[in-house]
Amino acid sequence: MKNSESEYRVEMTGISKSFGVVSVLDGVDFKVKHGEIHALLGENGAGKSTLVKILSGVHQKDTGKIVLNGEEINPKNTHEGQVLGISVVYQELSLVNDLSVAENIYLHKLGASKFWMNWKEITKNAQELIDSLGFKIDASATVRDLSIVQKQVVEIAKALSEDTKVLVLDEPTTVFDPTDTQKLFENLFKLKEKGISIIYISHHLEEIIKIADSVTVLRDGVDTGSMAVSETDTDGIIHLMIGRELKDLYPTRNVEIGKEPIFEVKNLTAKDTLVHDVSFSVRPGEVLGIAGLGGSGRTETAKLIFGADKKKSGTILLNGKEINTNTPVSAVGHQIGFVSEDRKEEGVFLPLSIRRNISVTSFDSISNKCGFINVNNEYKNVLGLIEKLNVKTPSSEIDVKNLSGGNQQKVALAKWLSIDSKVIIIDEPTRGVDVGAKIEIYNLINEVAKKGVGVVVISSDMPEIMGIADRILVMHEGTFYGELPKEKFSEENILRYSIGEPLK
Ligand SMILES: Nc1ncnc2c1ncn2[C@@H]1O[C@H](COP(=O)(O)OP(=O)(O)OP(=O)(O)O)[C@@H](O)[C@H]1O
Repeated sequence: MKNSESEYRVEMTGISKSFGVVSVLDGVDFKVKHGEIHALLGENGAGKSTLVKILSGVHQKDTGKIVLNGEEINPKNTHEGQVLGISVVYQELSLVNDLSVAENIYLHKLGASKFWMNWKEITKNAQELIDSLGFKIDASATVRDLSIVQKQVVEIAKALSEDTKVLVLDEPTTVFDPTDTQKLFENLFKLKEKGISIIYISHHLEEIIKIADSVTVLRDGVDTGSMAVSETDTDGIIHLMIGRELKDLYPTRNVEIGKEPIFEVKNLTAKDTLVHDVSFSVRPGEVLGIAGLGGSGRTETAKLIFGADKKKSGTILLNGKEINTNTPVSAVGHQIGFVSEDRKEEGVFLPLSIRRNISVTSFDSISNKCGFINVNNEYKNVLGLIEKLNVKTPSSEIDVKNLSGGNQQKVALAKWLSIDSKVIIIDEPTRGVDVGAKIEIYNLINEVAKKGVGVVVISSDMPEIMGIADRILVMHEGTFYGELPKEKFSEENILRYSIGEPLK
C-alpha cells in the first residue's frame, strides 16, 4: 500500500537478522525523514552496518518490514537497492584499483548498457561530479594511484552518480582531515536541501552533534530509541551507546621517557613520492604524534620508513646504529612495526581467522625452541588480546572478513602490539573504532610505550593526537614544518603548521 503522505522516507520496523547461530539484529525499528541527516550510532559490532546492508540489499532480513517512500520494498541485491535510490558508501572501500576513477564511478552502468560506452563523455561527467564536490581528483587517473582520502571521495561520487534518494555514509570522515571533513559536510547540507535523506554512521560524536538532525543508537543489535540531536549531547549519546558514563577518554600517561633516541630518521627522501628531507627521532617510551593535512605525506613517510616505498636518500638509525629497512621484511627484522591506515589492503588478512591474523606477527613469542608453534601460548596470547580489546566475536576462529569494521581494526592493532617491537608506527590507530574501545587502544599504546618502545602515531583526529602524544610533528608538503611541545598543543597551532604558517 502506498502512503506518499508519510513524513518518513525510510521506515524499517521489527528488523531481525542472524548469521548462523549469531543474532546480530533483534527487532530493530529505524525511521528516517525526508531531507534529514540521521545518525546511526553504536559500539563496534552493534549491528549498524548490517542494518544498512539490509536496507541496501546486501543482506536480507530474517523478519521485519522495510518501507521506502510509503511502499514496502525487499531489495534482494545491491543493484535492486540502487535502482530504488539507495546508495551506500561503505567503511571499507570497494573500488577496483586497476580501473580509472571515471570507470569506477560508472562501473554499475556498464553491465546495463547495450551500447558502446562513450568514455570521453563518461570521463567528462565523472570529472564534473568530482569537481562539484570541491575535491581535486583527475577522473582519468587510475584508482591505485590515489590516496585513501581521494579513494573515499571517489566512493562518494560513485554513490551520487545514481538518482540517489537515500545516501548512507558509513564512517566517511575517518581518513579526512578537518578541511576535507568540512567540505564533505557542506556537500551533505546541499544534498539535504535537495530532499535526499542521509544516514550517517560515525564514531566521531562531535561530528554528529554538529551535522545530524536525529540520532538512533543500537546496542547489541537492539535499538535504544531515536531522538532529535537538539535534545541530547555527547555524554547522553555515549550513555546510550555503552550504558555507562565515560570519564577520561585519554588515560594519563605515567611513562618514563628515555634520554637517548631509540630511533632516528635523517634527511629521508623518497624516490617516488613527495616526501623529502624528513628528520626526527623518538625516544624509548615516547609517543610521538605526526599531524598534517591529507596529502601532506604522513602515510608516505611511514611507508618509506617501513620499506614499503622506495627511498632515494637518507639514513635510519636504531639505537644509534644505521639500519637498512629497504623492504618491509627487513624493517620487521629490525623489530619495527607498522599498523597501516588501510585496513582492508594492508592491515589484516581478511580470509584468515582472528587467531591466524594475530599469530602471524608473533611466531617468535609463541613458538618453542625448535620453531614449532606452542598452541597453548598461541591461544593464551590471542584470547588475551581479544578480551583486552573487547573484540566482538563468538570465537578466535572466526574469519576476520566477518567481523565488523571496528573489530577488524582492533585485530590489525593486536597483530602488531602483541610482538616485541623497538619502534611501532601506527597510522590512524582508532579509525572506525568506538569510543569505549578507543580508551582500550590508548591504554594499550601506553602499555607498549612503558616497555620502552618508541611509538609514532599518525592521526587526523586532532583531539586524539593532542590527547595521547608527548610531542607533535606537523607535516606540510612532504616534510616536517614544525614541532609542537605539549604546552603548545592546540588545534589552531596544528592547523597553522599544517598549512605552512608560523605560530601566532
Ligand atoms: N557476514 C557475516 N557473517 C557472520 N557474522 C557477521 C557477518 N557480518 C556481520 N557479522 C557480525 O555481525 C555483528 C554486527 O556487525 P556490524 O558490521 O553490523 O557492526 P557495526 O555496528 O557496523 O560495527 P562497527 O562500528 O565496528 O563497524 C558483528 O559481531 C559481526 O561480526
